[in-house]
Order: sequence, then C-alpha cells, then structure tokens
Amino acid sequence: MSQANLYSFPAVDALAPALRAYVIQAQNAGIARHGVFKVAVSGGSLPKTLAQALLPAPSSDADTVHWDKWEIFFADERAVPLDHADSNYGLLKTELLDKLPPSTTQPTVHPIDTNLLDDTQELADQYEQVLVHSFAGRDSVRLPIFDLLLLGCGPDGHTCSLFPGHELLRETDAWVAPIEDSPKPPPRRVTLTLPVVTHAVKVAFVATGAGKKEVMKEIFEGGNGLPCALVNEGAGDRASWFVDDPAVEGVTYVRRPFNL
Ligand SMILES: O=C(O)[C@H](O)[C@@H](O)[C@H](O)[C@H](O)COP(=O)(O)O
Repeated sequence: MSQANLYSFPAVDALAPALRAYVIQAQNAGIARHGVFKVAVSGGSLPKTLAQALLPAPSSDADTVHWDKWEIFFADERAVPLDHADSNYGLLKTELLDKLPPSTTQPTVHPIDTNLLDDTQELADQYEQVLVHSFAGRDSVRLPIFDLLLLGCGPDGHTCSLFPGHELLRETDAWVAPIEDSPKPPPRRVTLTLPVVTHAVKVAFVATGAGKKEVMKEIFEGGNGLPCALVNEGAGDRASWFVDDPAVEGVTYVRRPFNL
C-alpha cells in the first residue's frame, strides 16, 4: 500500500520554499487539467506558514503563483462573523490575502454564509451547495475532488474540525458537516468530511514545533484511529507532511528527501 510522504526540514525557513514548490506544482497541474486551481485551507498556524511560502516574489515563470486562477475554500471554519478573531477566513485574509502585492488579481475566495451562523446544519448545507455548484461538471458528482488540501494537525491528532473519537469521523454522505461540540474552542464549526479530505488529488499537512512530536509519533507509528492517521490511510502517497525537525524528533517513520 502506498504511504504518506514525510518531509522534514531544520526549521520553517527551509520548509517554506519546499512547500511553495509543492503548492505550485499542484497549482500547475490543476490549471492544466481544468483552467483553475481549487484548494481548501485550514486555520491555526497554516495561513502564516503559507504566507512565508507564497508571498516572496517568483524567481522564474515556473515559480509563479497564479493567484487569479486560485479558488480558495475552507477545510474547516468556525461559526463566527468573518471579522471575528476566531474566523479562519479572517485569519487567511490578514495573514495572506491582504499582503498580496496591490497589482495582484485576487483569488476567488469562498467564505461561509454568515447569515446562517445560528444554525450550523444550515451553514454546512449551504457550504456544501457552494461546492456542488463549483465542482459541477468537473469530476464525479459523488465527491468534490480538490486539487489540493492544505491542512494542520492538532496536538490531539485532529485535522480540519475532525476530532479523535468523534462521530463525525463516520460521516459517509455529507461533504460538509456541522460540529457543535468541538473540543478545541470555539465549539461551533463546519468542516469538510473525511471522504472529501481523502479524495483530494493531493493533501498537504504542515506541522511544526516540538509540541507536535508526541502526536506525530502516534500518527506515524500506530495510527490509533486518529483523524490525521485516517487521512494518511485514505490518501496514501497523495498525502505529504511538511514538518520541522522538532515536530518529528524520535519518530522512526522514514523521511523522504524532498524532491518533486
Ligand atoms: O480551525 C481550526 O481549528 C484549524 O483549522 C485546525 O484544524 C488547525 O489546523 C489545527 O488545530 C492545527 O493548528 P496549529 O497549526 O495552530 O497547530
């Protein structure tokens, strides 16, 4: 069975250019296939790392981020207004989108519908409809196939808003699901479901810092049904982990040299 790729770097400074090369390759493949690049992103520390990877000026044509071709979705989002401190949209905006050079044609961004914040089921259903319309005619209608998912990994092994042991891990029908009892605050959120996550063309996790080393050991050496491990099992070598050395200290899983 194919296995997830684990790429480790001394620090984020070295990780960022590799992540950039990987994202640009996924972007170019998406544009070649469909003329656009459909990507979903998480919150946490990811937007900041993405900014470090993607904001530097290109060194060549092949190194160019074609923001005008990007369609950005949220892998998970908190049920809060877009300008709230907990909003993943707000985080991406301040960390990355607002920092694009003024001459850049902004990407298309799909935030949640904040008219529906009182009802997380409605919020999830509406966001699923956004995906239905966006992916119409593209792949099988059974599942939206993102060109790339850019995800984080919590210290408990959660990813998106899919938490260890939660019933949401058994969701097989919905593409987007509500959660009212997230153990990480805030409790009310919506998230892509596991089938959508594992069917993406590529899934990249970014996990940095010594605070991740216990869970990285668990994910890569036992799995234990942790959401991140379930993504690794479902996506196989379509999953790639970009980590720093402190996050994988003591992890025996074989690191790959980073080569595209
Ligand atoms: O909305 C969220 O809570 C995030 O999307 C979440 O899934 C995040 O990616 C992980 O908790 C990792 O967070 P860090 O990168 O900050 O460790």
